Amino acid sequence: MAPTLPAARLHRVSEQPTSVAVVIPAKDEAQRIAATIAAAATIAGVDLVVVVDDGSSDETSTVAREAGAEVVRHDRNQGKGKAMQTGAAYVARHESTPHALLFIDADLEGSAVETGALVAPVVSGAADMTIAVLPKQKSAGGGRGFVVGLASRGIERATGWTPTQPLSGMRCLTRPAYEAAQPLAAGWGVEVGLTIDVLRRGMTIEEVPCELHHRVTGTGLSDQLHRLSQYRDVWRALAVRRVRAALRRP
Ligand SMILES: O=c1ccn([C@@H]2O[C@H](COP(=O)(O)OP(=O)(O)O[C@H]3O[C@H](CO)[C@@H](O)[C@H](O)[C@H]3O)[C@@H](O)[C@H]2O)c(=O)[nH]1
Ligand SMILES: O=C(O)[C@H](O)COP(=O)(O)O
Repeated sequence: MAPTLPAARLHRVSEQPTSVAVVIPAKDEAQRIAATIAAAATIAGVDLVVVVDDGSSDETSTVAREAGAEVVRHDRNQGKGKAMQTGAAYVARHESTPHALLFIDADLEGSAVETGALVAPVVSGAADMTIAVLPKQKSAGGGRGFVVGLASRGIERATGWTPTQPLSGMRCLTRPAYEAAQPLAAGWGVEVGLTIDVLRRGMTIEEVPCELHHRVTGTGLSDQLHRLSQYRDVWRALAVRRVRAALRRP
């Protein structure tokens, strides 16, 4: 006799997405975006690849379209969080059946295919969101751990869970998990916001090692300014969530 599944479990399985939409936020990525799209398109279950050109001043849109992606363009730069939001809204407008959302960065090139490992736990219902854990990168980065530390401690304080790589942007999630984090935190706060919001809803996260390679942030002035923006956005995402938690307390 077939084992009897609890009703809640049956209901959940029937809601699981079977297809996957890849969403790639991209700012000035003309050099790398074509290889990233080509690799992402080969992941099992992927039937839509959306690139959100976040106000690039290079040929990102043209290159992405030629590589076979659907392209949405922000006329002016709005930051990574907004770009992800625009991409997910595009998917919602164009899907006839629910898709899992696979967010990946534009600079992964061929290694983007490895993000396929993020899909199975979400499609099977084992996790509501998966997060890629990256190996040590070929070239050394120039960070001192300030942003990563702020993000890690903030997530831990808010949820009790300590992420391995709190800023990792390669994530696969169900639409309900995505909705749990609405509106997405702005800019570089988006990953921290997603993690806290999904866990606070009682949903589950699984970390998945993926052999990904990307452009690392170095030690120059623009790299340090980039870290400063990351710090500001992560701080804001945490502050908003601290206030929300305080307001919910009786
Ligand atoms: O205004 C922007 C800036 C960047 N991007 C895109 O966002 C992605 C990540 O940007 P990147 O310059 O690679 O940032 P990193 O500092 O290398 O990113 C690390 O840290 C970020 C959080 O701070 C995460 O989003 C990334 O996944 C993680 O690799 C790339 O596809 C960019 O093209 C935008 O869409 N809009
Ligand atoms: O280089 C990095 O990993 C990010 O920009 C974060 O910088 P951090 O090392 O200062 O946390």
